[in-house]
Amino acid sequence: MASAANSCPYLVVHRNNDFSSSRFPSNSTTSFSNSKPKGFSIRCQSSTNTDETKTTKPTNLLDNASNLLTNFLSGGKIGSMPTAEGAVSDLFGKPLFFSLYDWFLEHGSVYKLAFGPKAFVVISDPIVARHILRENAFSYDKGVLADILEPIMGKGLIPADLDTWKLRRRVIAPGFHALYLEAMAKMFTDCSLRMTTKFEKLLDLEASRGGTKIELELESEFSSLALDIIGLGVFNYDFGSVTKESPIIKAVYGTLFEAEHRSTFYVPYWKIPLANWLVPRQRKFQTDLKVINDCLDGLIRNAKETREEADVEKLQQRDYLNTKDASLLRFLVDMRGIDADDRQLRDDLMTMLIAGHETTAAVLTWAVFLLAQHPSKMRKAQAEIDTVLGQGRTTIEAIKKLEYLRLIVVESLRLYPQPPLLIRRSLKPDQLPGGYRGNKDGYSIPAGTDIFVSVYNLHRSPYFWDNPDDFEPERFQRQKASDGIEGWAGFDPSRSPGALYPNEIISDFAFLPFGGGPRKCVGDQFALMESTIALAMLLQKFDVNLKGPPESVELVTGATIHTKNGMWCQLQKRQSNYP
Ligand code: HEM
Repeated sequence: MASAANSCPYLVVHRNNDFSSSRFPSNSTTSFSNSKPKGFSIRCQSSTNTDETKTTKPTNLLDNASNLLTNFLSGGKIGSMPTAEGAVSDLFGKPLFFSLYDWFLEHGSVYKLAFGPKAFVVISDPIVARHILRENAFSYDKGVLADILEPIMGKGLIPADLDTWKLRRRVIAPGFHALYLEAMAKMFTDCSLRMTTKFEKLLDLEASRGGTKIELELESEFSSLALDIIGLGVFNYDFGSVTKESPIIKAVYGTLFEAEHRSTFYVPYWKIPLANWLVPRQRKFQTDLKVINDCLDGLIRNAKETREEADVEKLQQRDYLNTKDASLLRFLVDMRGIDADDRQLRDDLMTMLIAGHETTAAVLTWAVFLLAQHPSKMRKAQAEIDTVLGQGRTTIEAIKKLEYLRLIVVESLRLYPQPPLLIRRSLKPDQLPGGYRGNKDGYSIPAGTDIFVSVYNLHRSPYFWDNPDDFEPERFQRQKASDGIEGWAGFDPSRSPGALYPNEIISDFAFLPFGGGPRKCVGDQFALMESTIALAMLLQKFDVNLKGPPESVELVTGATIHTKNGMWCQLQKRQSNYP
């Protein structure tokens, strides 16, 4: 490794461009030999080997047709940017972001990806990401993402038009204030306890049969936990899904499943006239949506009937720990001077239900997946939990002391960002910066350019991270300078004083787990605390192993990165306490 590595161990700039061997080292926990793409076809237009075709699998008829369309329709629209041509077959059978990573190493951190008649610009550089997400944020909207989510989330924050977004963001963001988060920490603990009590009962049953271990599909368990938490935190509704099934829970999963399907399907079948009546999955989706909407409408009606109007400042000082309803809905309805109609409130709630559920479940899944492969790090986390909590409950004060566990959460988010891609569309022509190693004059893009900011690539960039594929929570403890990368400020915790978790400000957009700029996640602190508490409560009581080899946990992606067939684990009661 070049000298930069020695002077910058936190975020290292490699001068050496050959990362092919270090990307998936044999002992890397993130090497998925069975789910990694085995072969694809790339035609590189920008390299000196123009038109060299690296083919490890014969391109099929569809791919050829797609390439032809690309050349005719979109090849030259985005100027002189390096171009990767995706084969249509790249869209099937493997997560797209794996291919985006390979093309990033090949073409650089700003490249154009052409799929048939469609072209996307793929960004894997913090300087360019910062330009799009923060410095020039209002020149972009959510593009295809809004098209997909609008039928589900309406005018909720994620797909909303700019005017609605400005109005609602101003109202919703103050809802995540300090006393709310404190009350939420208590609720996270109660819900996590419900989950761990369930596991203890299963283990007791097993013990009565002479066994010491149970096998559980933990991803589903985390999904239930996250659903219960988001229901209570956002609209004070207890799904109780850790312990039971219900029509509303089924409807929520049906809707999430459809949202996911739409985000990976490349034809907007839901826009086809009469599809709601003619296509069975559309009919089911409409039925699920109605079940959820009826439930949310009931909760909104009830909140409005019991409204106690107050100014924002007063609302932020309520005794949330001792009120029956500390939810965000209560806050939104009670806010003086804001009379959101029921439809808008429902869209807000639905957006947060979807945005805050699967994302958090995924963080917990991948954190356990990584820890199970690093027993010494699991023991280190358990030792910290024993010291800070003993057999006690998690609180905000405890979270402040659980430093290693917090770093495990963010390191899991670095390796498995949720979502792995941020989607934007330019509303007007723009001049993108070249980024590190890019064209020094930058790249001009026309209005209507579709953009993927690949958080996955950024988080695993060999230019900004040392051993980018390795699970090293400790990396965040080492603060370092930018080491001469022009336009990038390096990693400096003093830029975000008091932050409990590393963020995009500290890393100057090299670490973007919650996005950045005005559209940054409103629920970031909620989610981070939730994940830290759930993990603490789990590891306080149990040792966890994967049931099979890590390679058996196949990975797929929609809005989030999750497993193909669940994450089967073995759980047993903790064998030892660590002083
Ligand atoms: C670990 C869990 C979570 C992760 C990784 C996550 C990640 C993100 C990211 C990356 C964005 C930015 C999207 C973009 O720029 O296109 C976002 C936006 C958003 N998130 Fe989260 N999120 C999480 C949990 C939550 C929770 C718990 C809530 C609500 C309680 C929430 C509500 C939202 C909303 C409303 C937006 C849209 C913000 C806006 O456009 O103004 N998220 N989230």
